[in-house]
Amino acid sequence: MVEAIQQETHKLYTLIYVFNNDNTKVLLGLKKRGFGMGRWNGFGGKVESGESIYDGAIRELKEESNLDAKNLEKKAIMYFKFEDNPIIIDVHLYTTSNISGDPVESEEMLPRWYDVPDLPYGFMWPDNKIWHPWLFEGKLFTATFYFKADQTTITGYKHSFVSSLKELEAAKFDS
Ligand SMILES: COc1nc(N)nc2c1ncn2[C@H]1C[C@H](O)[C@@H](COP(=O)(O)OP(=O)(O)OP(=O)(O)O)O1
Repeated sequence: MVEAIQQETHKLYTLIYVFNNDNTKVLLGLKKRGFGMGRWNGFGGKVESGESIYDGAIRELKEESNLDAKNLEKKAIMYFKFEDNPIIIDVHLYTTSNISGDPVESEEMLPRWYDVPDLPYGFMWPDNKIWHPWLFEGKLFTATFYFKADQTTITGYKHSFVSSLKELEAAKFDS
């Protein structure tokens, strides 16, 4: 019952960070329309009904960049809450270096490789700057970010590091 109520207020999303083989570069996409337009981010979107989160991540990467990916590694579950919206955005974050093909611009995203020390933080969601160091240090984590309605101001956040995927999955439905 509690889970049913929580499910109604959570919307599932994926996010993939594609790295080159020595992890010195990351592929970002400039969002061309809709939610997050004008911001650089990893690739991802809503998980469709009947689809696993993992498969949704692979599908979104293909749709947005034309890349085929394998061996995604789950790194985090992040929750985003906006003060004017009861729906919590759950983002399941994956990484991979196992891709085939070359990134191609889509209707939704303009892809570009960035050197990891040189990311365009002025044109990203403000949370990225907070959790990137955790990701780049190889940590597994959960985090909740609280946003004002302006979609730019973070009023607070909490996070915890976990030591296994099992612990990460157990963190589902944080609120
Ligand atoms: C609010 O803070 C966020 N920060 C970060 N770093 N990333 C976020 C945030 N909120 C959502 N995201 C990610 C999750 C997804 O990867 C995208 C949003 O996906 P989108 O709305 O484009 O979903 P689609 O299914 O692709 O949308 P269409 O229906 O337009 O195809 O951003």
